[in-house]
Amino acid sequence: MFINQISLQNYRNYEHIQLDSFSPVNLFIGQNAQGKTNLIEALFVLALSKSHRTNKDKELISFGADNARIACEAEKKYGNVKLELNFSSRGKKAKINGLEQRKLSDFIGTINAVMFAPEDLEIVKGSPGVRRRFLDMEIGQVQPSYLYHLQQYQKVLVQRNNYLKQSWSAGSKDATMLDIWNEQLVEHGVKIVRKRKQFIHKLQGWAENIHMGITGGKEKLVLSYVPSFGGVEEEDEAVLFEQFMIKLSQVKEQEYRRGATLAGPHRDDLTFHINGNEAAVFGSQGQQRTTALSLKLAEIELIHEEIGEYPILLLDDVLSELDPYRQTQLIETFQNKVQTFITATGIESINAGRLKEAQIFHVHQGHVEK
Ligand SMILES: Nc1ncnc2c1ncn2[C@@H]1O[C@H](COP(=O)(O)OP(=O)(O)OP(=O)(O)O)[C@@H](O)[C@H]1O
Repeated sequence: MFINQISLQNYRNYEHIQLDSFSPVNLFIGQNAQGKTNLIEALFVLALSKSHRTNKDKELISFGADNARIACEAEKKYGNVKLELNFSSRGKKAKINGLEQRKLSDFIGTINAVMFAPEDLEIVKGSPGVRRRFLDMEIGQVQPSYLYHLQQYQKVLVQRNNYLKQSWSAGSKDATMLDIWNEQLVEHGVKIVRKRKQFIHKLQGWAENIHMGITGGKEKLVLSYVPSFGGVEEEDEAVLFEQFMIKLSQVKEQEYRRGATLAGPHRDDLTFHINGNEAAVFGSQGQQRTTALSLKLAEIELIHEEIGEYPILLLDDVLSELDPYRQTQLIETFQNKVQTFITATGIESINAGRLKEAQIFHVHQGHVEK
């Protein structure tokens, strides 16, 4: 897919801009805090309806404005598409080719994007919540039905937790009520766990090869799902259903005592091992960074495999962080294949000479010049 045009209105530090005539490789150059990240963040938001930096949509609206609008025109394998997102205090509205979408999940994934930013190191060394967010966002953009189950699961989880808290403070236990919540929690939870296992399995295949290539055959990267119930390999929904139910019955008393749901995909994790050692614990900063890079490059291939088209690639201030060898690996992966948008503080900080057909944009205080 290829982005031809993007326009922003009252988005972050942009009052109104429209940019077009993009190239396969686009460089946004500017000093700190000028709006480079904001620009590529807008492309990410158009793909996933959410920012990679925040869960609070209102932060995307310019200070003092009531609403924000971002739009783009993209060329896809099967034709061109116009996307539009409007943010206001009443929520967000999404349009595809001018038609308002009733469900956001119908909008997400119309264009696909992979973002590689300095914060991605947290996927390797941060808390399990960061890894779950990574899984949810990435699976959601290739399989919108995943988002439906996730949303339903989260609703039930909130209600079930409220019920457990009330029971705890009232000192009462209503087993019938808990059974009703369990049924719904498990129904959606099983779908989430199954899709996560399948996604990790596919990502593993790509990431292992890519990581091996980047490290000159020295490092074997292994991704492992750490579910809160049942075995790692199990994918049969009926078996997972049974396993989740058993786990809930095992932790029931503890849940009443703690007033919270203690098993389910909201407590799952993902680990990374390099040559058998956990990267978060034993990996050097460089190894952790390479792991994050391998993951992102693997995602590009996985999206291509799933939807038959390459996503756009957004590189936020990461080229200068990589050594020349890794920079070259990265550039060779996207060059002539994936439309790429890169931010950097200076052209000299990146291996710009290797970038073919690059269009350079200068960003200064919310204004952009080609
Ligand atoms: N909702 C908002 N309304 C107005 N301005 C905003 C809003 N959110 C962020 N900003 C401003 O955007 C600027 C930061 O932009 P951005 O994160 O794109 O910087 P950058 O050019 O990528 O810088 P760096 O090189 O430091 O990463 C800051 O000046 C910040 O105050």
